[in-house]
Amino acid sequence: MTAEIIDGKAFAETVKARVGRQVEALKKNHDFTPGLAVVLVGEDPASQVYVRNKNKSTVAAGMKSEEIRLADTVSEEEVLAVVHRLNDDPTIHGILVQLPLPKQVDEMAVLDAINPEKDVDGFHVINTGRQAVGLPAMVPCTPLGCIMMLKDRLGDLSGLNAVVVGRSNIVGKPMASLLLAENCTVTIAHSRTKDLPAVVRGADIVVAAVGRPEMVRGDWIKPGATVIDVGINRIEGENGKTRLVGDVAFDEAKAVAGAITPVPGGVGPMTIACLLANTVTAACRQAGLEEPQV
Ligand SMILES: NC(=O)C1=CN([C@@H]2O[C@H](COP(=O)(O)OP(=O)(O)OC[C@H]3O[C@@H](n4cnc5c(N)ncnc54)[C@H](OP(=O)(O)O)[C@@H]3O)[C@@H](O)[C@H]2O)C=CC1
Ligand SMILES: Nc1nc(=O)c2c([nH]1)NC[C@@H]1CN(c3ccc(C(=O)N[C@@H](CCC(=O)O)C(=O)O)cc3)C=[N+]21
Repeated sequence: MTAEIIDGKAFAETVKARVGRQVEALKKNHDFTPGLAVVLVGEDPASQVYVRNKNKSTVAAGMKSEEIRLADTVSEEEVLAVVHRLNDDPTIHGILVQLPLPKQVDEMAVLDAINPEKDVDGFHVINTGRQAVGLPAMVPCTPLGCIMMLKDRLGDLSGLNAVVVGRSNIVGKPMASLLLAENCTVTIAHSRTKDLPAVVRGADIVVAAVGRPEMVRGDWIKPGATVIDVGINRIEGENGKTRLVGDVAFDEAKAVAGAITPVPGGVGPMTIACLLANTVTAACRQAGLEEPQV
């Protein structure tokens, strides 16, 4: 058996096209343009690539895009001042502060300062709490993109056994919470989990968000399972060039799984598409407008 490859890149294009049509309708019918601001601290080359991609996609969808770059020596006060300015800017409806932040800046303090209505990352405790109890919330983009791919492939997720490997605040925990909201039976595994291969073998849905290249092996996968690989790891290839791999040993897992997301071209592009979708949602809520159904 060889798994279906879930084409996150193509799926993301359809989501981005829909967002583009929504933005067009908002401009035409309400003379209203959603705006997204991205704050990037430091010179981390990988982060710069994400920020560039986000900026390009935001502009392509017809939205306003603002990019704020700060040196990695910046003080917490300076970052907070930028966040406050963006909170007060009526042309900005979404604020994303790229993580991680340098060590002199308290991440929690910065996330807490973002107006929850503009928190398109869904990392503010207000949004985490609202999502957890089933109230309307801004939902973190990466887990949201994973759920969209899972529902597209599997339909109703009710009763399926889902194992999330990783428990970070930005991926693992919100992923588990969204799967629970879809009525999955959810297990969260992490670095203290005993016999991880056996835990993963019980899963109809495996979400790997560990940050360890190719850690999840093919013989951990239940035949026919759906595998979502969130990992983005740069490793040294044979010819000295770096290449991108996920947290799952793709070729091994592909031989066993029913469906699997590739890296690149899987979860990453969906994250950006969901960020744009969240920005339109946030903008409409702030302006008291219905989201255009196009
Ligand atoms: N495609 C995308 O859009 C995105 C991709 N990513 C990628 O996803 C991956 C995870 O990111 P993030 O959640 O931020 O990472 P973190 O480093 O914050 O969290 C990693 C999690 O994996 C667990 N873990 C580490 N080692 C093991 C192990 N040997 N066995 C079991 N569990 C382990 C940790 O456990 P413990 O808590 O016990 O330490 C932790 O919960 C990274 O590769 C990142 O680059 C992240 C965001 C978006
Ligand atoms: N506040 C905040 N929110 C985030 O959502 C956030 C963050 N900080 N910090 C870093 C991680 C990582 N992340 C990615 C987004 C898109 C791709 C992506 O588009 N990847 C493409 C191309 C990757 C490439 O070729 O470099 C792919 O997988 O095909 C990857 C990783 C968002 N994150």
